[in-house]
Amino acid sequence: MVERRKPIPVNEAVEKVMNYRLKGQTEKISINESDYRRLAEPIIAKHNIPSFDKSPYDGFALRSVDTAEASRDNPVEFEVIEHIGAGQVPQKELKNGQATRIMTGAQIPAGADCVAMFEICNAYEKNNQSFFSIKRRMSKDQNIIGEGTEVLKGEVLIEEGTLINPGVKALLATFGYHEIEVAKKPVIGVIATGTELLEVDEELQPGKIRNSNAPMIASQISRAGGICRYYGKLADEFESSYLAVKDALDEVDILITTGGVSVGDFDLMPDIYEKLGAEVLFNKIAMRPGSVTTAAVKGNQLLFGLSGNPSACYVGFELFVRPVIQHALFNNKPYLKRINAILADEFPKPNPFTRFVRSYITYESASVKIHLAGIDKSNVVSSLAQSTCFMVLPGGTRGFNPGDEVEALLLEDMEGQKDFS
Ligand SMILES: Nc1nc2c(c(=O)[nH]1)N[C@H]1C(S)=C(S)[C@@H](COP(=O)(O)OP(=O)(O)OC[C@H]3O[C@@H](n4cnc5c(N)ncnc54)[C@H](O)[C@@H]3O)O[C@H]1N2
Ligand code: MOO
Ligand SMILES: [Mg+2]
Repeated sequence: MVERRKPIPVNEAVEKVMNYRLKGQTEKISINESDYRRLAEPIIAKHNIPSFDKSPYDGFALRSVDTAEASRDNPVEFEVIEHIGAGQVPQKELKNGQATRIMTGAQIPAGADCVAMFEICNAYEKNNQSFFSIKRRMSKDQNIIGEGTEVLKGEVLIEEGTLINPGVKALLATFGYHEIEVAKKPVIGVIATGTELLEVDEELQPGKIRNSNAPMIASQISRAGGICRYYGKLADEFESSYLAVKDALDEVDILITTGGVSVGDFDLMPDIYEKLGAEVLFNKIAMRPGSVTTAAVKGNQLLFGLSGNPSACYVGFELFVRPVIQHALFNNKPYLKRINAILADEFPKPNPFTRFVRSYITYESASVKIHLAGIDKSNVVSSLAQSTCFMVLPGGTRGFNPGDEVEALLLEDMEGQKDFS
């Protein structure tokens, strides 16, 4: 009699793996290699921004009080006593009727409390000395970027776990973080099992298929922020498979196998877990596809037995492996983003179990539409290429119709517009 497995709800399965999640490690890297890495330390302002009062314009720094009598009919004259560009430090303090010719980004001289743009000043020379006149009153602090008005020293600007994007990198550079502590990428081993498997560069043979899961998982690992170490494909033969899994465990943080987790005569993973002495956390989940997804723990290592069926394998990775990797990368929001969307297609199948339908999103005026990516079967590979999200249909629901509101879990969103307008 074949083993009867008891399915557990998806959220329970997620909770079980997250209880054994990997503790994140850190490493120091150069800012130049930090794109798409996650911070393992917060960014704290090491000084004020700006760190000195500066001019936002090319113009003249002056004392606003000296413009008190200025009007259209009464231009007020200033003597220009210094000329500074950005990076130069003013040496002279302004006295009554004096001004400094100043460029954008340069430090405001002592005595000045405002900057008049060139456009409102009439500059001229008299006896080889520069002057200008102004017909408007200026106010204190007008056109001055005050020290610390953007950021104050000691402020926590970015939390640890944040993905380093171009803006974060600019902040790191601003504060002189040329080396930064980032989350170390966990190493995830991948083994494909199945006597039927050929590698990508092999000719198709009768009864065989190419191993598409391993390259797919490698790519999912890298999208999730981990490092993939591929150990090749194994024929469904117990002893050699057991040894390959055992050896791989010496070198990785997490081990993923695909295939061989169900109840077939050549599904060897359950016996391999037993011989390894690994504790199986679950081997049946109330979901489609990926119901056979298995997780086990040996010491502090997680082993994921993903389904051999490509769509089931893909879904199993995103729901259970991805959050473990994201947690190890210090992301305090490690789960897929969940949004609501309007179903654009018909989905007539009933859903005895929670279903994760491979789908994609479009944005039409202010509404989010969700479309089926292709054939909704566990064994298909062809719909995965179009998938940018999973439509989540709760267990116990009937079919769904266009216009119904459904939930979606986003996998990626990198598609732009065809036209700029
Ligand atoms: N009697 C039962 N049979 C099955 C059950 C069940 O509950 N009772 N569950 C079905 C479900 S659901 C799934 S999903 C599959 C899971 O099978 P396994 O995870 O054990 O995987 P395999 O049997 O090794 O292979 C399944 C399928 O996938 C193809 N495959 C395997 N590896 C790869 C790869 N690397 N790249 C591409 N395709 C791969 C393999 O050739 C098979 O066609 O079990 C059902 N059966
Ligand atoms: O695990 Mo299977 O993928 O439910 O279809
Ligand atoms: Mg099988």
